[in-house]
Amino acid sequence: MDIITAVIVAALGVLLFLYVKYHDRGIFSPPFIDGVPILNSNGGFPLGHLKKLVSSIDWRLESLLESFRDGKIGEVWQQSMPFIITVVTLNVEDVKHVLTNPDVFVKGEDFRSKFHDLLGDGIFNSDGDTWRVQRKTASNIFNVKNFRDVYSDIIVSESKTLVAHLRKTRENNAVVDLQDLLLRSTLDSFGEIAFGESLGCLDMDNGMIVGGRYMMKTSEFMNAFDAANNQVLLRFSNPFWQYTDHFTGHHRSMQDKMEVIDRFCHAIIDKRLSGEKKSAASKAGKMDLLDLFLAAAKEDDTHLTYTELKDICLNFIIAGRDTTAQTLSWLCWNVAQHREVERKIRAEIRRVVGDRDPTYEDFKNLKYCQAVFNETLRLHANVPGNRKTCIADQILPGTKTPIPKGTNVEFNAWAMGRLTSSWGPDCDVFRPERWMTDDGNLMRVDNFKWPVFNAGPRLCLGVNLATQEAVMFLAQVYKNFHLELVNEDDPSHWGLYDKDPSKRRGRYGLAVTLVMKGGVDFRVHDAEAF
Ligand code: HEM
Repeated sequence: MDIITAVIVAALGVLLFLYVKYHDRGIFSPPFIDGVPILNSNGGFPLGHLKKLVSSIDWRLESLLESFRDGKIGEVWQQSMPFIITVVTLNVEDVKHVLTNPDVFVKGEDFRSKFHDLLGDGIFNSDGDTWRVQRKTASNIFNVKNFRDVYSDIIVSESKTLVAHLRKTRENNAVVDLQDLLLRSTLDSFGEIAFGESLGCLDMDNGMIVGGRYMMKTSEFMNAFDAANNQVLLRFSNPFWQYTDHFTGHHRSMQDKMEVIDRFCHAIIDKRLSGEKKSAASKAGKMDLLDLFLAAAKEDDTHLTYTELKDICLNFIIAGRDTTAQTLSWLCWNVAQHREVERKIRAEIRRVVGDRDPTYEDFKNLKYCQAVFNETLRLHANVPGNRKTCIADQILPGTKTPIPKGTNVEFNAWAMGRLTSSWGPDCDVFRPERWMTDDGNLMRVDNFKWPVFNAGPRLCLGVNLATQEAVMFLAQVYKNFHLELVNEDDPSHWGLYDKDPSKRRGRYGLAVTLVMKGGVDFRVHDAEAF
């Protein structure tokens, strides 16, 4: 240990001691807001609410919901980590106020600094004019014409590759982690849509059988990207990460990962700038994401630096890959436990699509499939907790909660999807029919009551793309296969394992998005056999 490291460790030790002894002093915790319940406040224990938070971290969402249902907290409460108070609300009016005022409830410096290595100043990690300019440019690629003429073909072609892997799995009677296949599939199709380049993660010759399991060769980019993402997450539980990263080796390893990621993005951007590679969109006379950003810069007579282009690439990959792949994994997990839903999906596919490939026009008619997707997101919001920093004194209108400037405000879309007040007494049941109207159409629901795609000016730009991808995937997979869920009794899949399935909690991992813990294993059978 060198002298600098020793000084930092000693300083942190003193700080920890002071925090344990004087945790309630203003320097460690801003004063709690009067009249707002405190989550998991734990009497005299020095670390108070932190104790319970840490002990239930692996099933934190159920723990939160149970506290709400037991009446220990209302629809708004506050919790603290050292130096930070966060007010969490489940109230629809409060959520509307937060999301319709993105210049007051901002991503903020704390979020930005933690994500800066990975996302730079991209759309996901920016506020104000930097965000507005990128949003305006990017929103141009998500138009109906592009969906109809370009994306549908890419999505169908990618889902056919996925089906080919599932067929190989079935022929070998192997078990496959579907989440891994889906993460590769969404990365490849998104690469094609946004940058005119399939990233090759799902190439057929990457598949192999090892000990009865269908596995894919590792991808250097995917590994580096996932590891960098996980490292960013660790920063959220360590207020001193900027210092500790230097002697835990995290700083160096983040640089190594970013080098791999940079190399990968460099290759894509260089090819495009040199004119060597044309995107699928530009071949069809349209523009993809890179084309659009390059054209916008040309129009303004400005020049996009390599770093700006790289930030654009990574922000869109992070936005589009995990969210869609993980939601589809939850979808298949639910469908495997509801045979009647699987039958209805297959009946709709046979009626609308028959034996051919699905098209853009079919998408609108696959209404039950869309309902299954929505119901999955209702119970498994992929971004469960969404936090903003409030930069001016505010009052949340629904719960009349005063919010001093500098406070974090979060809404929990996972818990909001399970409120009896919004979804009725059967809110814990997976029932896609709740999304269908009596005349067979899809029910429209207020975005602020169901903020799984965010809402207001920062509504997810990929809602339609994700829904179309999901429905095409459903059509291709369930037309061909019945997926049998296996290995759910493996304790490593659960945050809290019990022999009695009804007592299990925390099927998700610790991440910003709702990843399925340890993946999700299926054995693949012919649809006819079901
Ligand atoms: C099931 C799939 C998806 C879900 C649940 C989802 C959810 C979300 C959520 C909750 C946000 C707000 C995040 C925040 O405030 O920090 C968001 C933003 C965004 N999403 Fe998605 N998303 C999905 C798929 C996609 C796809 C496929 C794309 C395509 C690129 C995409 C592009 C974006 C972009 C660009 C933003 C930033 C919008 C802005 O800040 O103006 N998303 N998404």
